[in-house]
Amino acid sequence: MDDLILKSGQRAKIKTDSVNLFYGSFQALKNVTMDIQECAITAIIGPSGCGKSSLLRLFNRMNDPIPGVRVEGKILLDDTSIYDKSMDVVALKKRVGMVFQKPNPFPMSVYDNMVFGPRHHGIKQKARLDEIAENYLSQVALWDELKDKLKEPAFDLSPGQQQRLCIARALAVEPEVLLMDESCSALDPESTMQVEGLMEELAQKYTILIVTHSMEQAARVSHMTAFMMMDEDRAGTLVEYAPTEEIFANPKDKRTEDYITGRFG
Ligand SMILES: Nc1ncnc2c1ncn2[C@@H]1O[C@H](COP(=O)(O)OP(=O)(O)OP(=O)(O)O)[C@@H](O)[C@H]1O
Repeated sequence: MDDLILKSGQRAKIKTDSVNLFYGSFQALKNVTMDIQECAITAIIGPSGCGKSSLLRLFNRMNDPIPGVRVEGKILLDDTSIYDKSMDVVALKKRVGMVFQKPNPFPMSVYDNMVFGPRHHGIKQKARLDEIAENYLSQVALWDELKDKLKEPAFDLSPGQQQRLCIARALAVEPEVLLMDESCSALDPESTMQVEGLMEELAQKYTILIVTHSMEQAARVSHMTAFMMMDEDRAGTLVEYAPTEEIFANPKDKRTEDYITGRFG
Protein backbone atom coordinates (compact mmCIF):
# COMPACT_ATOMS: atom_id res chain seq x y z
CA MET A 1 0.00 0.00 0.00
CA ASP A 2 1.40 3.37 -1.05
CA ASP A 3 0.34 5.09 2.14
CA LEU A 4 2.62 2.78 4.12
CA ILE A 5 5.69 4.14 2.31
CA LEU A 6 7.52 6.81 4.31
CA LYS A 7 9.28 9.90 2.96
CA SER A 8 12.57 8.12 3.60
CA GLY A 9 11.47 5.39 1.17
CA GLN A 10 11.15 2.90 4.03
CA ARG A 11 7.93 1.09 4.75
CA ALA A 12 5.80 1.89 7.80
CA LYS A 13 4.84 -1.10 9.94
CA ILE A 14 2.65 0.89 12.33
CA LYS A 15 0.91 4.21 11.73
CA THR A 16 -0.84 6.28 14.35
CA ASP A 17 -3.08 9.17 13.44
CA SER A 18 -4.34 11.72 16.00
CA VAL A 19 -4.31 9.23 18.86
CA ASN A 20 -5.75 10.25 22.21
CA LEU A 21 -5.68 7.95 25.22
CA PHE A 22 -7.76 8.45 28.35
CA TYR A 23 -7.60 6.68 31.69
CA GLY A 24 -11.08 7.61 32.95
CA SER A 25 -11.25 11.39 32.76
CA PHE A 26 -7.44 11.78 32.63
CA GLN A 27 -6.00 12.27 29.16
CA ALA A 28 -2.61 10.50 29.06
CA LEU A 29 -1.86 10.96 25.34
CA LYS A 30 -2.91 13.83 23.11
CA ASN A 31 -2.93 13.87 19.33
CA VAL A 32 -0.07 11.45 18.69
CA THR A 33 0.63 10.97 14.99
CA MET A 34 3.65 8.95 13.92
CA ASP A 35 4.72 6.32 11.39
CA ILE A 36 6.90 3.55 12.72
CA GLN A 37 9.43 2.21 10.29
CA GLU A 38 9.48 -1.51 9.52
CA CYS A 39 12.63 -3.45 10.44
CA ALA A 40 14.17 -0.59 12.39
CA ILE A 41 14.55 0.35 16.04
CA THR A 42 12.42 3.26 17.21
CA ALA A 43 13.18 4.73 20.62
CA ILE A 44 10.59 6.60 22.67
CA ILE A 45 12.20 8.99 25.14
CA GLY A 46 10.99 11.73 27.45
CA PRO A 47 10.55 12.67 31.10
CA SER A 48 8.80 10.44 33.59
CA GLY A 49 5.02 10.34 33.20
CA CYS A 50 4.91 11.71 29.63
CA GLY A 51 3.13 8.60 28.35
CA LYS A 52 5.92 6.52 26.80
CA SER A 53 4.74 3.19 28.23
CA SER A 54 1.12 4.08 27.60
CA LEU A 55 1.91 4.67 23.93
CA LEU A 56 3.93 1.45 23.62
CA ARG A 57 1.18 -0.58 25.25
CA LEU A 58 -1.38 0.70 22.76
CA PHE A 59 0.32 -1.27 20.01
CA ASN A 60 -0.69 -4.67 21.37
CA ARG A 61 -3.71 -3.52 23.35
CA MET A 62 -2.05 -4.14 26.70
CA ASN A 63 -4.02 -1.19 28.10
CA ASP A 64 -7.37 -2.86 27.35
CA PRO A 65 -7.95 -4.43 30.79
CA ILE A 66 -7.55 -1.07 32.60
CA PRO A 67 -11.00 0.08 33.76
CA GLY A 68 -12.12 3.30 32.07
CA VAL A 69 -9.47 3.23 29.35
CA ARG A 70 -10.48 4.85 26.06
CA VAL A 71 -8.62 5.26 22.79
CA GLU A 72 -9.46 7.73 20.03
CA GLY A 73 -7.85 8.09 16.62
CA LYS A 74 -6.39 5.50 14.33
CA ILE A 75 -3.64 2.92 14.87
CA LEU A 76 -2.77 0.71 11.92
CA LEU A 77 -0.59 -2.40 11.91
CA ASP A 78 0.21 -2.83 8.24
CA ASP A 79 -3.18 -1.86 6.89
CA THR A 80 -5.31 -3.31 9.70
CA SER A 81 -6.80 -1.14 12.41
CA ILE A 82 -5.58 -2.41 15.80
CA TYR A 83 -8.63 -1.01 17.60
CA ASP A 84 -11.19 -2.26 15.10
CA LYS A 85 -13.98 -4.23 16.77
CA SER A 86 -13.20 -7.19 14.50
CA MET A 87 -9.54 -7.34 15.62
CA ASP A 88 -8.63 -10.72 17.15
CA VAL A 89 -6.62 -9.57 20.18
CA VAL A 90 -4.97 -12.98 20.73
CA ALA A 91 -3.73 -12.93 17.14
CA LEU A 92 -2.58 -9.32 17.61
CA LYS A 93 -0.53 -10.23 20.69
CA LYS A 94 1.13 -12.99 18.67
CA ARG A 95 2.10 -10.47 15.98
CA VAL A 96 3.18 -7.79 18.47
CA GLY A 97 5.26 -9.25 21.31
CA MET A 98 6.36 -7.53 24.50
CA VAL A 99 9.44 -7.65 26.71
CA PHE A 100 9.12 -5.97 30.09
CA GLN A 101 11.42 -4.00 32.37
CA LYS A 102 12.15 -6.85 34.76
CA PRO A 103 12.90 -10.28 33.33
CA ASN A 104 9.72 -12.30 33.94
CA PRO A 105 10.39 -15.93 33.06
CA PHE A 106 7.53 -18.26 33.90
CA PRO A 107 8.05 -20.48 36.97
CA MET A 108 9.05 -23.46 34.89
CA SER A 109 12.06 -24.84 33.06
CA VAL A 110 14.03 -23.00 30.40
CA TYR A 111 12.59 -25.39 27.78
CA ASP A 112 9.00 -24.99 28.95
CA ASN A 113 9.38 -21.21 28.84
CA MET A 114 10.50 -21.50 25.23
CA VAL A 115 7.70 -23.75 24.04
CA PHE A 116 4.88 -22.22 26.10
CA GLY A 117 3.71 -19.83 23.37
CA PRO A 118 4.08 -22.22 20.43
CA ARG A 119 2.15 -24.90 22.38
CA HIS A 120 -0.55 -22.35 23.20
CA HIS A 121 -0.82 -21.63 19.47
CA GLY A 122 -1.31 -25.32 18.71
CA ILE A 123 2.12 -26.80 17.97
CA LYS A 124 2.23 -30.27 19.51
CA GLN A 125 5.04 -32.27 17.88
CA LYS A 126 8.03 -32.65 20.18
CA ALA A 127 10.54 -32.43 17.32
CA ARG A 128 9.07 -29.13 16.13
CA LEU A 129 9.03 -27.71 19.67
CA ASP A 130 12.67 -28.79 20.17
CA GLU A 131 13.57 -27.06 16.95
CA ILE A 132 11.83 -23.85 18.03
CA ALA A 133 13.58 -23.88 21.42
CA GLU A 134 16.99 -24.34 19.82
CA ASN A 135 16.39 -21.85 17.04
CA TYR A 136 15.28 -18.95 19.24
CA LEU A 137 17.73 -19.64 22.06
CA SER A 138 20.41 -19.51 19.35
CA GLN A 139 19.04 -16.20 18.07
CA VAL A 140 19.63 -14.64 21.48
CA ALA A 141 23.02 -16.35 21.82
CA LEU A 142 21.87 -18.55 24.73
CA TRP A 143 21.88 -21.98 23.08
CA ASP A 144 25.51 -22.81 23.80
CA GLU A 145 25.17 -21.57 27.38
CA LEU A 146 21.90 -23.38 28.08
CA LYS A 147 21.66 -26.45 25.86
CA ASP A 148 22.62 -28.68 28.80
CA LYS A 149 20.37 -26.80 31.23
CA LEU A 150 17.07 -26.88 29.38
CA LYS A 151 15.30 -28.73 32.19
CA GLU A 152 16.56 -26.36 34.89
CA PRO A 153 14.29 -23.69 36.35
CA ALA A 154 14.48 -20.43 34.43
CA PHE A 155 14.68 -18.62 37.78
CA ASP A 156 18.16 -20.11 38.29
CA LEU A 157 19.58 -18.11 35.37
CA SER A 158 21.38 -14.79 35.83
CA PRO A 159 19.23 -11.65 35.27
CA GLY A 160 20.89 -11.06 31.89
CA GLN A 161 20.23 -14.65 30.81
CA GLN A 162 16.65 -14.39 32.08
CA GLN A 163 16.03 -11.28 30.00
CA ARG A 164 17.51 -12.88 26.88
CA LEU A 165 15.33 -15.93 27.58
CA CYS A 166 12.28 -13.64 27.76
CA ILE A 167 13.25 -12.12 24.41
CA ALA A 168 13.69 -15.62 22.94
CA ARG A 169 10.32 -16.64 24.39
CA ALA A 170 8.71 -13.59 22.78
CA LEU A 171 10.33 -14.46 19.44
CA ALA A 172 9.24 -18.11 19.60
CA VAL A 173 5.70 -17.24 18.49
CA GLU A 174 7.18 -15.45 15.46
CA PRO A 175 6.02 -11.89 16.08
CA GLU A 176 6.49 -9.10 13.55
CA VAL A 177 6.91 -6.33 16.11
CA LEU A 178 8.71 -6.40 19.44
CA LEU A 179 7.87 -3.85 22.14
CA MET A 180 10.58 -3.41 24.77
CA ASP A 181 9.65 -1.35 27.81
CA GLU A 182 12.91 -0.36 29.52
CA SER A 183 14.05 -3.91 28.96
CA CYS A 184 17.65 -3.21 29.98
CA SER A 185 17.05 -1.10 33.05
CA ALA A 186 17.28 -4.05 35.46
CA LEU A 187 20.44 -5.38 33.83
CA ASP A 188 24.14 -4.87 34.56
CA PRO A 189 26.21 -3.03 31.92
CA GLU A 190 27.53 -6.22 30.33
CA SER A 191 24.08 -7.79 29.97
CA THR A 192 22.79 -4.45 28.67
CA MET A 193 25.45 -4.49 25.95
CA GLN A 194 24.47 -8.06 25.04
CA VAL A 195 20.79 -7.19 24.80
CA GLU A 196 21.56 -4.03 22.78
CA GLY A 197 23.70 -6.06 20.37
CA LEU A 198 20.84 -8.49 20.06
CA MET A 199 18.34 -5.70 19.33
CA GLU A 200 20.49 -4.50 16.45
CA GLU A 201 20.57 -8.01 14.96
CA LEU A 202 16.86 -8.53 15.48
CA ALA A 203 16.03 -5.25 13.76
CA GLN A 204 17.01 -6.84 10.47
CA LYS A 205 13.90 -9.00 10.75
CA TYR A 206 11.61 -7.40 13.29
CA THR A 207 10.19 -3.95 13.90
CA ILE A 208 11.38 -2.92 17.35
CA LEU A 209 10.08 -0.18 19.63
CA ILE A 210 11.91 0.62 22.83
CA VAL A 211 11.03 2.87 25.73
CA THR A 212 14.17 3.98 27.47
CA HIS A 213 15.25 6.46 30.12
CA SER A 214 18.77 6.21 28.81
CA MET A 215 19.47 8.73 26.12
CA GLU A 216 22.81 7.02 25.56
CA GLN A 217 20.96 3.81 24.80
CA ALA A 218 18.55 5.56 22.41
CA ALA A 219 21.53 7.18 20.65
CA ARG A 220 23.46 3.90 20.49
CA VAL A 221 20.82 1.54 19.19
CA SER A 222 17.89 3.31 17.59
CA HIS A 223 17.35 4.46 14.03
CA MET A 224 14.43 6.77 14.84
CA THR A 225 13.73 8.65 18.07
CA ALA A 226 10.45 10.05 19.34
CA PHE A 227 10.71 12.69 22.06
CA MET A 228 7.59 13.10 24.19
CA MET A 229 6.59 15.60 26.88
CA MET A 230 3.58 16.45 28.98
CA ASP A 231 1.62 19.52 27.95
CA GLU A 232 0.06 21.97 30.40
CA ASP A 233 -2.78 19.49 31.10
CA ARG A 234 -0.23 16.72 31.85
CA ALA A 235 -1.23 14.88 28.66
CA GLY A 236 1.64 13.24 26.78
CA THR A 237 2.40 14.77 23.39
CA LEU A 238 4.90 13.98 20.68
CA VAL A 239 7.31 16.92 20.50
CA GLU A 240 9.73 15.74 17.84
CA TYR A 241 10.17 12.54 15.86
CA ALA A 242 13.10 12.13 13.51
CA PRO A 243 16.11 9.97 12.65
CA THR A 244 18.08 9.47 15.85
CA GLU A 245 21.17 11.27 14.49
CA GLU A 246 19.10 14.37 13.80
CA ILE A 247 17.41 14.33 17.22
CA PHE A 248 20.75 14.17 19.00
CA ALA A 249 22.92 16.29 16.66
CA ASN A 250 20.46 18.84 15.39
CA PRO A 251 17.12 18.87 17.24
CA LYS A 252 14.60 21.21 15.67
CA ASP A 253 12.61 21.91 18.84
CA LYS A 254 14.14 23.84 21.74
CA ARG A 255 12.41 21.48 24.21
CA THR A 256 14.12 18.47 22.63
CA GLU A 257 17.45 20.22 22.83
CA ASP A 258 16.90 21.14 26.49
CA TYR A 259 16.00 17.54 27.32
CA ILE A 260 18.85 15.83 25.53
CA THR A 261 21.37 18.29 26.94
CA GLY A 262 20.07 17.50 30.42
CA ARG A 263 18.49 20.89 31.18
CA PHE A 264 15.36 19.18 32.47
CA GLY A 265 13.78 15.78 32.99
N1 LIG B 1 -3.46 2.37 34.66
C1 LIG B 1 -3.45 3.69 34.76
N2 LIG B 1 -4.49 4.35 35.29
C2 LIG B 1 -4.48 5.69 35.42
N3 LIG B 1 -3.45 6.48 35.02
C3 LIG B 1 -2.39 5.86 34.50
C4 LIG B 1 -2.32 4.45 34.33
N4 LIG B 1 -1.12 4.14 33.78
C5 LIG B 1 -0.47 5.31 33.60
N5 LIG B 1 -1.23 6.34 34.04
C6 LIG B 1 -0.86 7.76 34.00
O1 LIG B 1 -0.62 8.12 32.65
C7 LIG B 1 0.48 9.00 32.56
C8 LIG B 1 1.53 8.38 31.66
O2 LIG B 1 2.07 7.22 32.30
P1 LIG B 1 3.15 6.30 31.60
O3 LIG B 1 3.51 5.22 32.54
O4 LIG B 1 2.66 5.93 30.25
O5 LIG B 1 4.37 7.33 31.43
P2 LIG B 1 5.92 7.06 31.17
O6 LIG B 1 6.41 8.17 30.33
O7 LIG B 1 6.09 5.68 30.63
O8 LIG B 1 6.48 7.16 32.65
P3 LIG B 1 7.81 6.55 33.29
O9 LIG B 1 8.94 7.09 32.49
O10 LIG B 1 7.81 7.11 34.69
O11 LIG B 1 7.69 5.07 33.24
C9 LIG B 1 0.98 9.24 33.98
O12 LIG B 1 0.38 10.43 34.45
C10 LIG B 1 0.43 8.03 34.74
O13 LIG B 1 0.19 8.35 36.09
